[in-house]
Amino acid sequence: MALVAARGTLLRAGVRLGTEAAACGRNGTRRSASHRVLVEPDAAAGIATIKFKNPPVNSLTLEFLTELIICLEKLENDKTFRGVILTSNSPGIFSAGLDLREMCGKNPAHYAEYWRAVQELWLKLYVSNMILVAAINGASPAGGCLMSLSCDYRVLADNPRYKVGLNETLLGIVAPFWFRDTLVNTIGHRASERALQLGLLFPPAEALQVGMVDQVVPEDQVHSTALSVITQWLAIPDHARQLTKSMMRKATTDNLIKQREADIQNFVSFISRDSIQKSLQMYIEKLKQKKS
Ligand SMILES: CCCCC/C=C\CCC/C=C/CC(=O)SCCNC(=O)CCNC(=O)[C@H](O)C(C)(C)COP(=O)(O)OP(=O)(O)OC[C@H]1O[C@@H](n2cnc3c(N)ncnc32)[C@H](O)[C@@H]1OP(=O)(O)O
Repeated sequence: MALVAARGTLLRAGVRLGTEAAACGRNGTRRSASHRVLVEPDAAAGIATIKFKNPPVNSLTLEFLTELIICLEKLENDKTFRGVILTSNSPGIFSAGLDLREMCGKNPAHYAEYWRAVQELWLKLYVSNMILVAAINGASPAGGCLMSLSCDYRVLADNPRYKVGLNETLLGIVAPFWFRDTLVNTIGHRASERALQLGLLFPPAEALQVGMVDQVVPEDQVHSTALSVITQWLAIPDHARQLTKSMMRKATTDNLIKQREADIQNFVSFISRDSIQKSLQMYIEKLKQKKS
């Protein structure tokens, strides 16, 4: 059902499904028919690397979300691949999170479609049967951080500019309960309470200390470290690891699934408020002014 909706979005966006499918091919060569998601398959190793390519900052536009969802679904259904590395094709920015323009000045139907896609990406990532490792090679606020928190392991490049965290409150918005749950499951209740209220963005050493990431390594070793982690995890029998992952995470996703429509309605009414629209517009303006 969600995939059908996602495909509808892609078709409206003019993306041909035949070529999209080729983007996740497994013959070892890079296929780039998908515009915003590059997949580098290594069928022999059973690993694929997904590279985000949605310039300028890999923000999660509806089209990018949809391509990612379809790509993950194809990899999930292809038993060749047991592990996936998520990284950015543009070192410096992993992902700027949700696309602010998707949440500003649009109509309720658009907000609802957008939020369903955000939910879908999280659901696909959080309980994927595959081993997911985030190779965080750039800044990763809010929704970008959520993507990495939804992986099984996080490797962050050691660069003070590469901050990670759920900074929603700084924008005058509120991280929904399933963002919170994902953070609490990773760093615990007290640290989450502080991080969420203050909208903290952690530089690498602090991110490691609080448990937002599992390893901090020199920038040129992020991908190789992610590969060696995934290789270690691949040594565990899939069925045992998958059942264990499900045991740890399914209650969290079930909680969203059972109130998915209400969560969409909440988002639509929250984001449509004049005060929230004003906050977002001011934030976008601030980002622009930072440049000049
Ligand atoms: C009680 C009921 C609760 C229910 C509520 C439900 C839901 C509400 C919560 C919704 C959740 C939202 C989660 C999110 O992800 S919100 C997005 C948060 N993201 C950010 O704060 C990141 C903002 N961006 C940055 O900090 C920086 O851009 C950067 C990523 C660190 C990169 O810096 P730099 O390399 O210097 O690039 P620029 O800043 O110059 O940006 C270039 C370009 O990109 C535009 N841009 C940046 N981020 C975004 C974005 N997230 N969306 C869209 N566009 C973005 C930026 O404006 C520049 O554009 P121009 O070139 O046109 O000026």
